[in-house]
Formats: sequence, C-alpha cells, structure tokens
Amino acid sequence: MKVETLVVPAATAPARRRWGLPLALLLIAVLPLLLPQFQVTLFNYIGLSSLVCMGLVLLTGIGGLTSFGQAAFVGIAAYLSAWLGTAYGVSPWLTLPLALIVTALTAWSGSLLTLRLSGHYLPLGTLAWGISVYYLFGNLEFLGGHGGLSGIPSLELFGFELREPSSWFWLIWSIVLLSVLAIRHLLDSRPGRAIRALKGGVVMAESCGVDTRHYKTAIFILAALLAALSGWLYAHMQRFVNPTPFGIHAGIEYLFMIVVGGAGYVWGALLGAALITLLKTQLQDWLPLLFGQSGNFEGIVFGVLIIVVLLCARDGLWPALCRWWPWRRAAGITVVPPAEPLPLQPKPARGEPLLDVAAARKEFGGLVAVRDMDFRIAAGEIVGLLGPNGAGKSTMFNLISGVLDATSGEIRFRGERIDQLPSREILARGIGRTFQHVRLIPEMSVLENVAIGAHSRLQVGIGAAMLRLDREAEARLRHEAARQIERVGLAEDMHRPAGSLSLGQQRIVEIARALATDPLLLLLDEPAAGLRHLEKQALAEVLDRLRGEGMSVLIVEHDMDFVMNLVDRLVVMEFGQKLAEGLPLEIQNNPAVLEAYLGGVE
Ligand SMILES: Nc1ncnc2c1ncn2[C@@H]1O[C@H](COP(=O)(O)OP(=O)(O)OP(=O)(O)O)[C@@H](O)[C@H]1O
Repeated sequence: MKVETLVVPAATAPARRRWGLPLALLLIAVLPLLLPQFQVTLFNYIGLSSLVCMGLVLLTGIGGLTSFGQAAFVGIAAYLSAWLGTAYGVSPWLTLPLALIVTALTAWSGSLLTLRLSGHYLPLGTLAWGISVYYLFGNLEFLGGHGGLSGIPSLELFGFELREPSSWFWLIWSIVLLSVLAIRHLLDSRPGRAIRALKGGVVMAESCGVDTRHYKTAIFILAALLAALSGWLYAHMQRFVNPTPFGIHAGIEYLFMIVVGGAGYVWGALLGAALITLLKTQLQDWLPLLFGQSGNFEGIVFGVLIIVVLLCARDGLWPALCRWWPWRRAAGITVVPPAEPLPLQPKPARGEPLLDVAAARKEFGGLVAVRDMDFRIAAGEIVGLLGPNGAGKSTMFNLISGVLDATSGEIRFRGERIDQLPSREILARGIGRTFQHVRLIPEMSVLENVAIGAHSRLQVGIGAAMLRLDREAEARLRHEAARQIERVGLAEDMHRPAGSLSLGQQRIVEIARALATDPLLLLLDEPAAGLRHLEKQALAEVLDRLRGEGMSVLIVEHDMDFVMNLVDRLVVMEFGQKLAEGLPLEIQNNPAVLEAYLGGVE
C-alpha cells in the first residue's frame, strides 16, 4: 500500500497545549512571592501528595491495579533518608539515590508477590503491606518507635540551605512539573499504550504482543519511585518523621484524592491532591467549631463527598471540568505524517501450508469443549468455522492463539509446533486475532487502539518514552496504525474515542488492530455481528481484498449469507468435534449439517 500523509479532522486542537508549560513555569515562579507563607506551605504539601497521586493514577487509574500501600513507599524513603542523615550524617543528596534504589527493589520484590494476586485480592494484599510497614516503623527502636526521628538535616541547593517555604515550593513544584511531563510523555508512547491496554485485560493485551507482567511490574515500581521522591522531600522539609503519615489511613487518603480528582488523568492527581488537602485544612478548622467539640470530623465529610463524586462524576472532577473548558471545544486538524514503514514478516507463497490442527483437544474438567479436531489452512485461503452455540469454536480460536493450552493434540504454524506457546509468541509468528466480545480501550482513540496492535514490531523503552527520545519510532507506529485504519475504511473516525463508535465499527477497529500486528493468518470471531447490511458488504470487500493480498483468514460467523459468499472452505463443528468439511455449496447441502446446525430446516 502507498504510504502517504493522512489528514483527518480531529475533535481537539493540537495548539491548545502551547501555553500550558509557560503558564505552569510562570505560576511556579511567582506564586510563592504572592501568597502568604502558610499558604505556600500548604501548596508544598499538595505538591508532595501530587507526586504520590501521580504514581497512583498510573498504577490504579490507568493500569487498573488498585493499591492501598503507596504511603508505605513514601515512608520507606522518608525513614531511610532520615535515619542515614541523623545517625550517620549522610548527605540528603546521597540518601536520595539510595532511597530510590531501596524503594525500587522493595517494590520489585513486592510486585513478585502481589501481582500474582488478582481481583479483590490485590488491593487486600497492598492493604496488608501498608499495615505491616506502618507497624514496622513504629516498632523499630533505631527508627525512634512511634516517637519518630527528629533533627533531620534540611537540603542544601547550590550552597543555600532550603529554609523558607518558598524555596521548598520552587523545588517541589519543579519536580512535580517534571514528573507530569515525564508521565504524559510516557502515556503518549508505545509503552504508555501498553500500560493503558492493561485495563482491557491480560488476554487482549497479550494477544497484541504486550508483555503484561513486565508492564505491571514497571508501573508498580514507577509509582513507588514517585512515592519515594515525595517521602524524601517530606523528611527533609519537615525535618521530623514518625509513622503516622505513612500508615494505611494515608494510603486510603491518596486513593481518595485520585478518585475525586480523576483516577485516569495525570492532572486529576494534582486536582484531587489540591482539593482534598485544602478541604481537609478548612474542615479541620471549622467542623470542631460547628460540632462544639474536637475530633476527626473531616472523615465523615470525606465519606459523603466520595459517594457524591461516585454518583455524579464517576471518572472524577478533572474530566468533568474538561467537558466545559473552552479549549476542548476548539476544532482542528490532526495530521498523521508519513514515516518509515515498520518491518514486515516474509510472506508465504499462495497455497503454502500455514496452519495444521491435528487431534486438538481441550477439556474443562469433565467437559470436552474441543474433541480431537483436525483441519488445515493454506496461505491465501478464507476458511469459515461454523457450528451451533457451544460447539467449541471460540475454544478452538483460543487454542490456536495461545489463550488456552491444548489438553492433547498438536497445532502447527508453518511447520512449527505452537500449541504450548504463550499468545505473545504465537502473535510474533504471524497469527492475529479479534474477539467475540469486542475488547478495545473505549477512552483511547481509534488510532491509539490500533497502534497497540503494532506494539511488538518496534522496541521503545519506558525511559526513552519519558524523555521523549522515541518520536521517530512513535511516528512509525502511528503511521502504521493510520495505514491499517485506512485499509479497513475508518479513516474518518481515526481520532474519535473508540468507545464512541457503533459496535459494528468497533469490530472493524479490532480487525485494524489485528492487521497492525502484521499477521499471516487472521482469526476473526464473529466480525459481522452487529453490522448493518452495507457495513457487512464493506467488511466482505475488505476481507476479499486481504485474501487478494495473500492473507489467510479463519472466521467464525453466524451470518450464513455473509459466510457462504465469502469463504473458500468451511469446517463445521458440533459438540466440540468436526461434523463436516468442504466447499460452501457442499456444506449447504450436507444433511448432517442441516440437521445439527439448522435443526433440519432446509
Ligand atoms: N473457560 C471455560 N471453562 C469451562 N467451560 C468452558 C470454558 N470456555 C468454554 N467452555 C465451554 O465449552 C463449550 C464450548 O464453548 P465455546 O465458547 O467454545 O463455544 P462456541 O462454539 O464458541 O459458542 P458460541 O457460538 O455461543 O460462542 C461450552 O459448553 C462452554 O460452556
């Protein structure tokens, strides 16, 4: 296909961000000069919480891994730096790398245990971690027990000791700004898309070539490092540490901040940290006056507030704010510029044997979902896999794509056994797939969703993405995604959130994503379900064109007209086993198939 510049109308204007950075720098420079000291101090605490919350946004809001234990990482760095500074006189600038290394190692070893947990068990695991670290701080003699450590040295920067809240403000908020930039850069990159894909589930992400374990561990460590940075700053700004700010209460409060601000948004972390810190300070002053006695009444208000936010703005206040912010409404043009094409797999000659399924069997306990299935697919062929509901078609797909391991039998691709390989390895050999139930990330654009498919075709590290050293690779990935979107006829919708498309269009986006993996064989699970008549025709044309280009397709579909007019051959399953195989006309007239699949209706 010709590589050309794709110009597509977009809902947002790229120019909107130009004033953001200078404005942020200006605010950081002048705010401490304009505000009274106690407010500057308040902003410093907001900055410290923002760092922790940004990590939590990455981990929980974007990566989908809920953690109650972030305060413990803040505490580890704060205590380590405090202890080394007070007991051995080690410079804070030396304790900083030490604190980061120790926290990263702790997070890494913690991730080995906690990331094995799924569902509700992961948050419970982090809760247990947060509680135990809190009691550890309180019970270790050399850390001062519950009394804590005092006399921690302050920071010196360019020969000046940071004493004034304003000097801390400049340091803290410069670090916050750099972290915001780094995380936003990360999210707008190959590894960032992989992190965002984690929310779509392990099966989808791995089927696109994403090493989910690697990225889960990476965000666990990154979130811990941001918490550690906050802890180190806290210890030297406060010059005193005790276990209270690092307990489970604080862990819950950080989660609370991102839920209120917007758990899926970097700016939501800052908004949530600011709102909760400011509200807490005000409530601590006013509520005891109102109730006529002292106590932690703000907890009650926070409880009510979170219920209201969950009811009225489930995604948090940041996206709600963005909806009526004027620059969001600006229209613009987004260009996907031409870039060097991504490397392609060597293509097999038409008719060359591609997939060979021999006596494949899958048992779920006593149920045999696939019973000794045999069939073959050659390069350039479209084969339909038919069968009544529950016949075992999706299970067969899952065996070929490595989502499930076969109980027995062999599946070979281009002569190589693949039945015990993980899905990522199978994808790398040239088998791409779509899902019966669409698995896209609804809030990501069509372009970004499709670019996830190209993940394994180029390497870009997390560090390079944060430092924006990946622009050339990113342009190539985006251009490839745009090319595949054009190929399936959705160029007009490239920059729309995938979730705003009709179900039929979302199925087509899944096909574009599978094409972006550079497959030799496409497994399509009910691609025409939910499509209107004209959309089905367009899909049939796309698949026919792909066959013309030498692509092989295995398709599960219940729409008989669609299948019969498209496929070269059909394999029919019933109760997990092969009932018939042949040309569409032969299958249409096969009495056993009519009996089983159509209930004997002619
Ligand atoms: N993970 C699983 N655990 C236990 N049983 C399963 C599992 N997956 C599928 N099955 C069972 O295996 C059988 C085949 O299911 P499968 O989804 O493969 O059928 P299908 O032909 O794709 O059906 P449909 O057309 O309704 O999607 C069904 O009886 C189903 O309940």
